[in-house]
Amino acid sequence: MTTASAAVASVRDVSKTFGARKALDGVSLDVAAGEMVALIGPSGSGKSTLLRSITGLQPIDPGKGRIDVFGETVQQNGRVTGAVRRARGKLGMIFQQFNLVGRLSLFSNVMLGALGRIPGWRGALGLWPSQDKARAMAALHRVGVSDYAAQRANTLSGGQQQRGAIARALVQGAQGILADEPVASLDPVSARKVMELLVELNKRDGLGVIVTLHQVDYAIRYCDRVVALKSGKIVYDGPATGLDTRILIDIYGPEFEDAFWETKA
Ligand SMILES: Nc1ncnc2c1ncn2[C@@H]1O[C@H](COP(=O)(O)OP(=O)(O)OP(=O)(O)O)[C@@H](O)[C@H]1O
Repeated sequence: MTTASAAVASVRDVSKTFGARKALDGVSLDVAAGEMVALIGPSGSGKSTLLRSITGLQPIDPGKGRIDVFGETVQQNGRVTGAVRRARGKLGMIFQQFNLVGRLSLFSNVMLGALGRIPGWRGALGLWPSQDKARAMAALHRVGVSDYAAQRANTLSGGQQQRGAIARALVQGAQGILADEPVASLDPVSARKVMELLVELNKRDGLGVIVTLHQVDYAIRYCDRVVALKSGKIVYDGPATGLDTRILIDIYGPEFEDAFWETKA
């Protein structure tokens, strides 16, 4: 049963093996409603695999591992359950690229967020209810890209596309956001804007946010809690302020300063 205050995600003893490689190795993690959590770790540490497992895009290893999203069990014993669609309806997903349907306008992309509520034939014909259209324009306005509503998504800048994806999550009425390296291909100004929007959705709208980041300084600046993965295991889970040099060396090795995008504080 789902409750309004159900955790965004509850991950219990989850492993995921690709061939001989354990991408996730006994991971347990709880993200409460309204939390903003950065997922960090070196390349190949399992961050994307964990997010993909939470969304049910990829089955976890059979066994005792289990994942619940907003109170729905989405993965159990290596199987993605039928409840995953309901859970996904509450999750806005933002990826580094391939966020929007390139040949559709920004507006149509944002309207896709409302598809769960609109009968398929109406959506397919572009017969959107006027209140949904107004909601989409308000969301585009809120994230600062309403001027580009009619423009094809594949002609927008990366930052504009990411903001469009955030607007789509707003129209969807998402209760949580999973963002996989949402700023990795953006310039610092656009990246800051996207992170500020995620913080605003978290603080003002109460959405739970799990965001994978390559840049440790961004994790520290924008997220209260940081979870670090290394070789598929959680090696740090605590306040961003607790990430001292010793822990950073443990996560990234002696070259840890390379994981800071701007300058180390
Ligand atoms: N579909 C797949 N098939 C085989 N191996 C995979 C697959 N997906 C991920 N892996 C492996 O699992 C490990 C974890 O990958 P993952 O993409 O989760 O890491 P990551 O922390 O997100 O890395 P990055 O920061 O570089 O995106 C890596 O060793 C990767 O090669």
